[in-house]
This record gives sequence, C-alpha cells and structure tokens, in this order.
Amino acid sequence: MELHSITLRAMLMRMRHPFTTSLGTEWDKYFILVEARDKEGRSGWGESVASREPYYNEETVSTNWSIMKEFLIPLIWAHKISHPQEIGAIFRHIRRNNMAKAALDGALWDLYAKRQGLSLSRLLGGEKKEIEVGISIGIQETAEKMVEQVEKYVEEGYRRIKVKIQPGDDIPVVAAIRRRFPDIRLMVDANSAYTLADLDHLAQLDQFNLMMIEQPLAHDDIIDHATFQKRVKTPICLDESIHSREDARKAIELGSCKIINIKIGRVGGLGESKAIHDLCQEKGIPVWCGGMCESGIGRGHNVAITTLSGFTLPGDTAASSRYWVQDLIDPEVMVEKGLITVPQAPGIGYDPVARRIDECTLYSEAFRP
Ligand SMILES: O=C(O)CCC(=O)c1ccccc1C(=O)O
Ligand SMILES: [Mg+2]
Repeated sequence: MELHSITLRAMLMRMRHPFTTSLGTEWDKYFILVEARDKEGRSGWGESVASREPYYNEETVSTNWSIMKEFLIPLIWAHKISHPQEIGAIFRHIRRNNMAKAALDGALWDLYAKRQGLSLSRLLGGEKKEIEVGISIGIQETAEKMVEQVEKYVEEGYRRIKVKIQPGDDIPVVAAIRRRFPDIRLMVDANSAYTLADLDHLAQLDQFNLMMIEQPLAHDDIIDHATFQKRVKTPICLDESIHSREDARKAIELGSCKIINIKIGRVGGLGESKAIHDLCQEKGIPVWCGGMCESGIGRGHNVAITTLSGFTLPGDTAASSRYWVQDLIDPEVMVEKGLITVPQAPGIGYDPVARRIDECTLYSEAFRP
C-alpha cells in the first residue's frame, strides 16, 4: 500500500445525553479521527477512543496525538506495509498507547479493505450478516429513572441491557429493574469502582440472574477478580484489565473471568482483537464487543469485528441516534429489533460525510511520507 498522507483531526461532538459512569460524566465527545489516504485518492478511516481525561485508562487525546505524530506515523513511513495484519509487529516495541495504535491500525485496515473491494467484515473473516446488539445505560439519579431508561431501550428492542453501577447506586437499582423486568438479559458494569472489602456486598448480585458483572475490581487486577469469581456463580467479565492476548491468556488461566469484553482501542487494533477472539474461542470463553461511545467511524469498526463467530454475546454497539443528533457517517448505524445489518460495501461500509466532519473539526494536521 503506497500512502499519500495521514491526517489527524481533533473532533468535538455534542452528545445527545450526558453519560455517567463510576469514572465521571461525559457531556461531549472530544476525540481524534484518522484519515489514511493512498496515492489513488482512496481514504481509510480510524477513530481513537482515548478521552479528554485519563480516567478509563492512561491515554488521552493529547497523549494520542503526540504518540502518533512523534512515533507511530514515522514508523508507518519507515515500513512497506503490504497487509494491515503487519501493523501489530511494526508498533510492538512501542509500549502500550494501544488506543493511539488502534486508531492508525483501523484507518489502514479500512483503506486496505477498500483497495481490495471487500467489506472490512469479510476481510477479517467475519461471517454474520447481522449482529445482535445491547445497550449500556449510564448511572441515573434514582432507581425509578433507571427503570424508565431500561423500559425505553427494551421497547426499542435491544438484546441485552447493561447498567452502570457504583457504590451507593447498585443493589437497589438492580433489584428495581428485576422487579419490573424479571426475564430480560441484564448485566452490570462497575468500571473498577469496588475493592476486596466490598466482596460480601457485591456477592448479593448473585440473586438477580445477571448475564455477567463487568470489571468490578481494580483496572489493573486479575488476582482479586479470580478470588471474587470463586465466590459468585454470576460470570465475571473483564474490560479494563485486558490489553492483549497475553493478558487474556493469563486471566483465563487464573479463572479471573468467564467472559471477555473486546474493545479494539484498548487492545491496540484489529489484529490483536482477532487474536484474543481466537484464543477465547479455543478456550470456550464467550466474547462481545465493548464500546467507548464512538462516532460512526469507530462504530463501523465495532460492527465489522463483531461479525466474527466467537462474538456470541450482544455488544455495546448501539444505534448512532442513541448518542448523536447527527453522526459523521451515511448511512448512520441503525438498530432494528436489536439487530444491525452488516454493510457489504468496501471497508467499514459507512461513508464519512465531509461537511459533518468539517463542522466537528477543532484542528487538524496532515503528515506525508
Ligand atoms: O455505549 C457505549 O459505547 C459503551 C459505553 C460504556 O460502557 C463505556 C463508555 C466509556 C468508557 C467505558 C465504558 C465501558 O464499557 O466500561
Ligand atoms: Mg466496561
């Protein structure tokens, strides 16, 4: 692939509703969009899921910008890339900074798929023509308000409901949802808000027949999660703790989780996502695709990876309209009866809308080989 340029854009998009987790509240989305252009004028697109603040993990919009500019983009210029599967190895000696790596990796996979005339899903080896999706609901002021939110999304057809919890907003909220909806597929995500001292308290979640408890303990832990998994029947799902196939292997070996949430950004790109998927399939560990409230570009990548056969549980890739008054893509990501029809057009299959991208661009910088 001979590249003409890589352009980084810092983007600001107003969210339709603020999103609250144990990490804080997001009112708008500040992120980096990557455009990789080839000599024939085709463009591939990627999105960094790093946030303004280093709360979910250590990366931010500004650290991503500088790592891409100073290290990762020069590495791309220094190598002849014939297939995007090679990018993992090219970036490997740069420690972590996985969201920065994944944003560039994603743009190059999209570009390569377009050059081959293949959908990204097919290029990755995905088989599903439609994918089942769930929704992630932020912490609400009261349990009643949470039940109203759940009601709305159950009516819209989402295939499973995930609710964010934190100390003080947990057992009674889940109990209220279960009273109203005894049978829906329900799960919780704590974003690391608890410690070993809370295990008795958290074990009460076992009575609600939850699909899983996502990342209850420290963001960098796999030991205490194993202790907790021995105490509860409910499967534990790891999100923050898993950055690579190696992390997944160790967590599975220790019994730290029975399910893994794969986020392309958190693990450094599509190659590593596929490697974790393959390992989990071999070990009988179900996986699903997590979300970071992405714009349509990142959302398109999430749809594509979810078509792999090991993604057996509904992910967090909800409709564009759940987040945005207007997304950056055409068509937008649509969910009907909890299903997304996988686009068959080359690449991610959702076209970026130039006017909309320009409206949301704060600043940009272009790089040439
Ligand atoms: O709707 C989405 O994209 C998922 C939202 C979500 O749960 C989330 C959003 C931001 C940071 C972390 C998480 C998470 O999965 O832990
Ligand atoms: Mg999570």
